[in-house]
Amino acid sequence: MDSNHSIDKPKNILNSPELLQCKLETRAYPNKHEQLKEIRLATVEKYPHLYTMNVAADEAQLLSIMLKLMNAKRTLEISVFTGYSLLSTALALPDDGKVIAIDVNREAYEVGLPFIKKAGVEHKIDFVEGIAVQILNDLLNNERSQAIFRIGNHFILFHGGEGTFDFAFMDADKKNYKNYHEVLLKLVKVGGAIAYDNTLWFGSVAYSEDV
Ligand SMILES: C[S@@+](CC[C@H](N)C(=O)[O-])C[C@H]1O[C@@H](n2cnc3c(N)ncnc32)[C@H](O)[C@@H]1O
Repeated sequence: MDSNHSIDKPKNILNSPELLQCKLETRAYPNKHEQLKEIRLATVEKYPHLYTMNVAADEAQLLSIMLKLMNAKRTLEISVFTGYSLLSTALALPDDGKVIAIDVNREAYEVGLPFIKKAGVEHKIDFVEGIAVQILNDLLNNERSQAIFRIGNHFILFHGGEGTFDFAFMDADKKNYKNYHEVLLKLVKVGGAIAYDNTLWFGSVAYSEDV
């Protein structure tokens, strides 16, 4: 990009507690599932410096609408944290739908899990702890297109392979997006969709390189 046309990084005025409360009341709370509200509040309480990692309420709503319009049944959730987007996804799937949810760290998922259980959708979720790119490649490449993962104290056999997922939502390490994309293009069926969080990173893709 021509640096003459780049923009300066704006000052971050968006993190005051009053503004957070206002955002929750006007964007996150109305018309949202009770447990989505609860999971967000629990995240703010447990992770006061990291809670903004949860996707925005309207973003989760958009994902949910997409899943319902597509009649998605098998999806991938790449990175979970406390599980706001995961819960929104699980709520949007049919009762026999499945989301394979991958995160390198289970600790934050445990914070959100009680609300997922209360929402009655835990049975739609298979949480896999590990490095996402490895797990996705296992899902793609394992012999007979199957991969075995340890979940808690038991092992689960997944059907994987090319075109076996309707949808994938990516919100993990951004530097690896290009690598994820190569494998997701194969795992997600033709006519499915892959959604990437933070693609424009608050407009920072337009900042000058020195910023
Ligand atoms: C932005 S948060 C996800 C937020 C989630 N979508 C939500 O709405 O609550 C990013 C997560 O990515 C996970 N993560 C980062 N690198 C990863 C990797 N290589 N493999 C798996 N998970 C990873 C982190 O542990 C963190 O929980």
